[in-house]
Amino acid sequence: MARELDEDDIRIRPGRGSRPRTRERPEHSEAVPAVVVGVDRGRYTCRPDPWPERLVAAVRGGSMRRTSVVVGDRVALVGDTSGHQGALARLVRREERTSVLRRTPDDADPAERPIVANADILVIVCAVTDPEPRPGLIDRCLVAAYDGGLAPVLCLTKTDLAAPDAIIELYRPLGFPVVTTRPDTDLTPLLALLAGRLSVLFGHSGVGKSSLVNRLVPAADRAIGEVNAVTGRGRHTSSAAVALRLPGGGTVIDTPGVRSFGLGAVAPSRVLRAFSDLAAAAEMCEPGCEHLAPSPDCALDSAVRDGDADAARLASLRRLLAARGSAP
Ligand SMILES: Nc1nc2c(ncn2[C@@H]2O[C@H](COP(=O)(O)OP(=O)(O)OP(=O)(O)O)[C@@H](O)[C@H]2O)c(=O)[nH]1
Ligand SMILES: [Zn+2]
Repeated sequence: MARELDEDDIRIRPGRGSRPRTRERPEHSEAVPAVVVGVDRGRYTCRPDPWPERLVAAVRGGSMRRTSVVVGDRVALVGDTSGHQGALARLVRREERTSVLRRTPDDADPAERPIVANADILVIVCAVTDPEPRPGLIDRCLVAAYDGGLAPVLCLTKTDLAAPDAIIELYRPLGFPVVTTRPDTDLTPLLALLAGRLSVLFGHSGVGKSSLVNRLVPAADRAIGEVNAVTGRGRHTSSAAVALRLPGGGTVIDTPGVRSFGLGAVAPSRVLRAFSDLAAAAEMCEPGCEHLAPSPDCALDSAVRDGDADAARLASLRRLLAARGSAP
């Protein structure tokens, strides 16, 4: 005779990957809200929200196995949240993200890897010389920032060695903040932009990022979490992301192992978002124009000819569109 199913049956035969609600609900109501400040091979270093000085190690609970969790994620912890040596909490929920900085391994690969969640600002650190600035890389960072919902800030370093004017001129039309630094500059304007916000620092080796970080963050208040970023497929990169607290409030996340942002998953229309100076001209193109090659039909070429758009900016847009062209 068929028996009626009740909640107990559901409890002993949960659906794949889901825990029975009846057991989960009390856990969740006692869960401690926290922010992930480090990730290392499936271990998450978390900073509980009301007690910012305590760090709690956690692993993902069963229901979270397929959920990506990265530095900056807001999560809920249950179990041993004491933060004592050897204590391990369970991560049972990830809150919705307000932004995601992501990259793909290369431009032809559409597999996205989130790097940092919930950051407000991407600080693109670029030297005016030694090494020579690469606008193509700046543009690539801008695409990743706009695509992920982060506001960009361009920080030009080593302005004691060369004038920053040409680069400032190139990016002024886009309207985001550009700050300049040299060894003796007052960092107040940059600190004001970062105060109370979660920022990600990106810069190529040698641009002076470590020097900048050391000036922004007094040594005593340095590492909150030092971690190895684990890629979505379980392969390791050697990158150690470090969350650093700013003395005036706010957090900066350093991304030393991130050399560039592969844009394989970014659609061409989303690439264009990082080129707001060309957007008006692009509107004049025929529908379906890919803006890829110089052509009488692409309004961007006529805009450059008429002096309404910058040739270097158009070249950069075309390089990025072509680079991710092989991706779907
Ligand atoms: N003249 C000048 N030199 C600087 C400035 N900032 C950094 N440097 C020098 O540039 C070199 C590289 O600086 P780092 O701070 O190590 O650069 P980085 O970007 O952290 O490089 P990696 O550690 O390789 O990732 C060092 O010799 C610094 O002293 C600057 O504003 N002006
Ligand atoms: Zn066009």
